Amino acid sequence: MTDVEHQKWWGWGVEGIAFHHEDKPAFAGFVLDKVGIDLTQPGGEPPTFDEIDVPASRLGDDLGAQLRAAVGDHQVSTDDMLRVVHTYGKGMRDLVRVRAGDLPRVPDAVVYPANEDEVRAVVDAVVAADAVLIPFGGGSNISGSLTPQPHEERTVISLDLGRMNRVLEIDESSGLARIQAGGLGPDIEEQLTTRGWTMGHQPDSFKHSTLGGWIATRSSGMQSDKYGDIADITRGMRVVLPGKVVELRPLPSTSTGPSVREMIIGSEGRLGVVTEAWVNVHRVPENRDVIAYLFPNWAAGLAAMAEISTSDAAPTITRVSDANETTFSLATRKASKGISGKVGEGLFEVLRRRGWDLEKVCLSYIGYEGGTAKIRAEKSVVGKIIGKHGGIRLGRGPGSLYDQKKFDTPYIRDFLLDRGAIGDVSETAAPWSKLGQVYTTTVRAARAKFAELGVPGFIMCHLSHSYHSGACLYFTFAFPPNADDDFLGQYDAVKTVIQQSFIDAGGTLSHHHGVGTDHAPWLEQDISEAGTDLMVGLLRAADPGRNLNPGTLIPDHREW
Ligand SMILES: Cc1cc2nc3c(=O)[nH]c(=O)nc-3n(C[C@H](O)[C@H](O)[C@H](O)COP(=O)(O)OP(=O)(O)OC[C@H]3O[C@@H](n4cnc5c(N)ncnc54)[C@H](O)[C@@H]3O)c2cc1C
Repeated sequence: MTDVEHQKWWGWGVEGIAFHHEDKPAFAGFVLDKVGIDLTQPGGEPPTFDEIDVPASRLGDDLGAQLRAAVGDHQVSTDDMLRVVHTYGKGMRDLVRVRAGDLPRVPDAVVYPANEDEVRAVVDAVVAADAVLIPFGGGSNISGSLTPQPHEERTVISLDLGRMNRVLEIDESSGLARIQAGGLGPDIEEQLTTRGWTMGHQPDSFKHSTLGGWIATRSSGMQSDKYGDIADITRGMRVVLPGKVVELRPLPSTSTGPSVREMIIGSEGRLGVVTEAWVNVHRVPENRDVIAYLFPNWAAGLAAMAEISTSDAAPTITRVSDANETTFSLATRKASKGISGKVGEGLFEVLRRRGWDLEKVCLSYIGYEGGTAKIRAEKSVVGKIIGKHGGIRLGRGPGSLYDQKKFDTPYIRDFLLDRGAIGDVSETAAPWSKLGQVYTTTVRAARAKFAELGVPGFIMCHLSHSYHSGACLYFTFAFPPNADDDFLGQYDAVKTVIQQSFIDAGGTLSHHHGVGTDHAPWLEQDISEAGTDLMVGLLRAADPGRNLNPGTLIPDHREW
């Protein structure tokens, strides 16, 4: 049996780790106030695996024998638990469905190759048998991009890259590393940092997502302001297609027509299996600091982030939360540590006396990396901009709290589901000139939908990932669905108005979660019908038989 570790079949992360509120004194009151859930009442439990009815594997003898010949007997599994783990990602629809045992189509086998030759043998065998192949990295996607189509009649094989997790070489003169696609964030960073290098790519899902998954979904990490999105970081690749391998050498830039590298990035497994990539790596920085600031309101925070993005400072992180997310952050602080003595001991009172409306205060984090002199100079530039927009510096204590909490927050979704509530995210990017409008219309649309459903709902937002011309807005929403109505239907209703408001106000369907099946209905509005024609033409030319992860990336009615 393989030794690849997997996330929980029913939720985020690994068994034994969960979100707890007992050490966060303000959290229960916050949740009761915002979404009407009483945390003094015991929560439910996720189902046990025995309660789930798993459809039997349909793997035939011939294909089974070829797969075993390709990767070895122990690396092909038809185990029920493994097949369920490989059925869904970690989007809200996925979590609700898997907990409900809603498994219309489960992969018939999970295959774990050890190297590119084995990937080639598997891809060739699957396509020759007219079966379906779905690449699997960490299974952390949040857009429905690896679930077999419900009515798929053909055999479905999940190709798990988890054994291919090594840093193969570092070209120190060029700042490039060649890394196997199945490496999880911690695997990769540990191998790089022991040699003094870092990729700097840190999505919130870092612990449970892989290089191949990042590439296939166009991921972005929280330090993208410095290190770039995965599309910037990835310089070369090897991609297995039936009977051939696309080889893209690492180049700083090239004039070879439309970029094949860019075609693969974001292709969600439909243009083949990425087996390894050359990525930019950087020397581990001498110092790293995250400093917290407060703004009197959201508009001031947005204006300051826009100004920082064109200033002489080059921070690694630029992030500002709206007033709701600021309240949430304060509600999730622990009893003893606090967001800093300053806030705990009356800073807000001082601000109130200065005329700040405390309902509108917005918390911001700015990250800095590099030598002492560089960081000092950048802090000075940023400090002046923040001051100009009425903000104040809170300091390093709350900043380091952000660093500690960043990988814990994802567990809250399971905590809420155990209590019958939905908590999920939707994110977009838009030019600076449109961000205010995207924000306002999205919050308004979500609140109108909560009211229509008759549920207490909460929506909060932060700006992160700044670029020259705009930034990402990341919304989190939560509500307890009305017990008389379809649970997922209500989720869809809220998610739909949020996504539509992104497009209507000039944003994209997603800044870094990809298209998948969840966002595909907005693709034509986002890139135009003619743009979708180009994409469909590309997918169709590469995979006429729809053997490579069919159903994701484009709307259903554009499938061939
Ligand atoms: C709590 C939470 C927080 C998140 N935070 C972030 C964030 O900060 N930034 C961000 O960018 N994303 C984030 N995500 C989304 C998710 O982690 C990313 O989409 C990630 O890139 C998926 O990587 P994975 O290895 O888990 O891919 P998977 O989920 O396994 O697969 C995703 C898609 O990529 C394809 N694929 C995987 N590996 C390969 C390969 N080797 N070759 C070809 N295709 C492949 C799959 O077929 C599928 O279509 C978050 C998700 C959750 C649940």
